[in-house]
Amino acid sequence: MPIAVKGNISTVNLPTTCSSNILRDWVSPYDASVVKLLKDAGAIIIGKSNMDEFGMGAYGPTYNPVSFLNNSTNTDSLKNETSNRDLDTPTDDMFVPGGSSGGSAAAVAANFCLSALGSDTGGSVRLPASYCGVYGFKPSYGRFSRYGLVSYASSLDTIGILGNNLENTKTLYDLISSFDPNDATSVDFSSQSCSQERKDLEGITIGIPQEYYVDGLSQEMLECWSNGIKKLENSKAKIVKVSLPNTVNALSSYYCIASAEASSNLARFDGIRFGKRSEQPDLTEKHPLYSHTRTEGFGPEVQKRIMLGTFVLEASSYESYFGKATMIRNMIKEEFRTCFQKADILLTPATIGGAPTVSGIKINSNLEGGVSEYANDVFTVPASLAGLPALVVPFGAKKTTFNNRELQLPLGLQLISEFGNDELCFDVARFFNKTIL
Ligand SMILES: NC(=O)C[C@H](N)C(=O)O
Repeated sequence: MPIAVKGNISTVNLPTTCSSNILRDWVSPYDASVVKLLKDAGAIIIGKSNMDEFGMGAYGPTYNPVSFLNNSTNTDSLKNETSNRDLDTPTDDMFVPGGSSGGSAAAVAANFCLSALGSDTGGSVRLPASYCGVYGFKPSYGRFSRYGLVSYASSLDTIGILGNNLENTKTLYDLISSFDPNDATSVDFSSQSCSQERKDLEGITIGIPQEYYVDGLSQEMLECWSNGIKKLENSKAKIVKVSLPNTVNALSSYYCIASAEASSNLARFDGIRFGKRSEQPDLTEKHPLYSHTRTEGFGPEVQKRIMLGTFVLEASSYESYFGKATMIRNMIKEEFRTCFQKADILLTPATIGGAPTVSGIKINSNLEGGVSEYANDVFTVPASLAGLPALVVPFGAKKTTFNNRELQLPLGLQLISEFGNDELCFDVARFFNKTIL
C-alpha cells in the first residue's frame, strides 16, 4: 500500500524537517516505530508530507485538492488544473487543507496514496480529514507508539491515520496498534480488542453532547450533523442527549497546556545538536548562538507558542494559568466519564464548517493576531485533553460556486469513544456507508 508520512515522523532515508527551517534537510538516523511496523508489513513510503511547522496549526502552504478537483478524482485533471494556476496568488476558490497534517490529508484526497500517517495533538488529523473529505483517526493516548515522532506537546501528541476509505484506515490501525517498550507512554491494549461485525446498531447508544451546538456552528454542518444522527437512528441505534459543560473552556485549557509543553520540548533545538545553526550570532548578546539560531530557525507561530508557554510556566503565573488549565483538563476527563455511563459513543461535528479559503485565513490572521484559527479546534481538543479515541468520517458537503464553477467542500462528523475502545469508532462508522436515509 502506498503511504505518505508526515514530516514530523522519523524516517531513515527521507528528511524529517517538521516543515521548519531549524530542521531543514535533517535526516533521522532511525525509523519511527510505526514506520518500521509499516515497512515490515510491506508498505511503500511514497514520501514525506508537508505540515504546519512543528504541528502548530497555522495552515501552512499546502492547498486543499478540493480547490482543483472540480468534482473529479482524476489525478491527471488535478495536475492540469494546478499547472494552470498561479499558486502564489490564491484566488477565492482555493481552500486550505486544515492543519497540521494538511499535507497527509491532501495527499490522500488527491489520490497520491491510499492512506497516510499524521499526528494529532489537538485535532491535527481530524480537522484536515474533515476539510479534505477523507477519514481521520486519532487513537487512545498510548495506543500507537510515539517513538520517533518529534514531540510537540507530549501529554497530548498521538500518531494518527488518514485514509481514503474506512478499510484502509482500519488496516493501518491494525498494523500499528502495538505496545512499544521504547515509548514510556505506550499502553498494552492487546487484551482489550472488541471489534464486532454488526448487522445493525441495536443495543448501541449514541450520545449527542448538547454543548457542541456552539454559536458559530454553520448551517451546513448543523444539517450534516442531524443527517448523521438520523442515519445512525435508522440503523437502530438509540440516541441520547449528553452534557460536556466544560467544552467552552477546552480551547483555553488546550492552548495553555500545549504551549507550555511545546516551550519545554522545543528547547532542544538550539543549533548545537540538531539542524540549522546561525552563522552570524551577535556577540554582544548574552546567548548569541542560541538566540540567533532560534530566531532564524523558528517561524512566527512557533515563536508565539514558545513565548506563551514560557509565560504560563513562570512561577508568578503558573497557578493562574497552567494550574487552572490542568484543573479544567481533569474536569473534562470526568465529564466524558459521566457521558460514557449513558452512551457508548458520541457523535459530534468535526469542524464548525467547510474549509476556509487561503486568502480568508491570511486576512483573519492579520486582523486578530493569528488566534482566530484556534477556534476551529473547538470540537477536537476535548477528546485530546481526555486522551480518547476519535474518528472523523467524511459525510456531506457544502456547495459553493466561484466564477460559475461549482465546488463541493467536504464536511466530516466525529465519533468519540471511551479510552481503549477505539474499535467501536470503526464499528459504528461502517453504518454511515450502509443505511440509506
Ligand atoms: N497540532 C494540532 O493538533 C493542531 C492544533 N490546531 C494546534 O495547533 O495545536
